Amino acid sequence: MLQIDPDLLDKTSPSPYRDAMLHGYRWLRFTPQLEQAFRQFHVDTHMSRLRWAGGMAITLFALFVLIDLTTLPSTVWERTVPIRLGLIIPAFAITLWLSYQQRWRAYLQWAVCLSALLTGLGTVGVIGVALARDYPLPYEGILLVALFIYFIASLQWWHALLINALILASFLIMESALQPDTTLQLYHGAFMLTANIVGATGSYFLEYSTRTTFLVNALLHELAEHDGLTGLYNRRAFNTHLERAWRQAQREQRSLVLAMIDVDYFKRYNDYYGHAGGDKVLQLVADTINRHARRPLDIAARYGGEEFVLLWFNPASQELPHMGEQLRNAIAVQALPHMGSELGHLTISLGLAQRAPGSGLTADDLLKAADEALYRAKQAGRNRVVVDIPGHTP
Ligand SMILES: Nc1nc2c(ncn2[C@@H]2O[C@H](COP(=O)(O)OP(=O)(O)OP(=O)(O)O)[C@@H](O)[C@H]2O)c(=O)[nH]1
Repeated sequence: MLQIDPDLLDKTSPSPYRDAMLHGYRWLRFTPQLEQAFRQFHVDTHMSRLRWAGGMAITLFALFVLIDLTTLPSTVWERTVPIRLGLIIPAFAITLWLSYQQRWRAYLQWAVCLSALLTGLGTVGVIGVALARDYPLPYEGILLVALFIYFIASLQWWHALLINALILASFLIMESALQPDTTLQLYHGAFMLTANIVGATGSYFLEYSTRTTFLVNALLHELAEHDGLTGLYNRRAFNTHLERAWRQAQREQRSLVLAMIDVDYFKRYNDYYGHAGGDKVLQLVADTINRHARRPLDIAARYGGEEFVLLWFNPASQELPHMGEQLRNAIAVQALPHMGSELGHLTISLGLAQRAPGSGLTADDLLKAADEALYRAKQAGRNRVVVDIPGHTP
């Protein structure tokens, strides 16, 4: 099992990924929502292995066709070649083709399952057909198929286990019907079972590691995007989101509103109440700001020390003039003592700008406009909102 740095769990905020890490997943199952995301991750990370598996299976079975044709009597190859050529090779060819079709991606795992099952049953059929004609083929082929399914076919563990159980059952039935030598029957059955135990154990641990990698990736991603103190998005994540939202607003001909927010006299707050007290206030301000990012495309972030940003995607025009004021008020009404401020309690200043993409404007222009509005709010005495909305007079 992979050892996870406990710091990673301490530093990340609650999320389904963190919960899964804490609760464990020894049955190789997450919650349905996470399981779906994991399936996608599994397909994506194993895509090249899956294509190699498909190519390898087609090449090997084509080779077996040649071996059948050159070494087996016609009464046998007349039956084995159609199984290999008409069933197994086409199944893998279709799976390989599907792996290049984006729109069929959701069905890829099922296609691999079906190919694996057909390969196993087909191989049992080949051995049975030859046995029925008194021409015993080496049974080791079916062992290889079992290991191929566990390790190379890129199937999830439960799927590989189920398919191999079906193949094992069909092999045992075929042997009991066609294998005259009971000692060999026992010997083959024992080896098949052993191969399955080895394969299932090995692939269990492999999938366990893949699941751990999936969770660690998500947690690291969260750490890289969030500010450690407040839990809000950090500046880099915000800039990425802003660019994306700007493009979306351009496509949909919508506007964006950006509020640049700064805690008033925060240096004095730190001096008076200590750095730890300052940290607590930043968390409180962050929570309040975050509550004002209500829609899916809205985002609140910590932009720098005591500076925050809040982006609203296309707010209704009648709400717009009051949005900044509501936020300013939400902090002011909490009346947190701030002895370093002339008002005696904690306040924030806001610069609020609205822009619609077009006529050469960029997301940077929106940021600059909000920043200038904030500067004016500070100059005008703090604890106020200055808006820069085209066509709006304060
Ligand atoms: N406690 C704490 N303080 C921080 C953090 N990041 C930045 N600061 C402090 O925030 C203060 C910002 O001070 P200034 O930029 O002078 O702003 P201000 O005192 O709020 O003045 P105005 O913005 O003009 O009202 C500095 O003293 C920084 O040390 C942090 O994470 N925690």
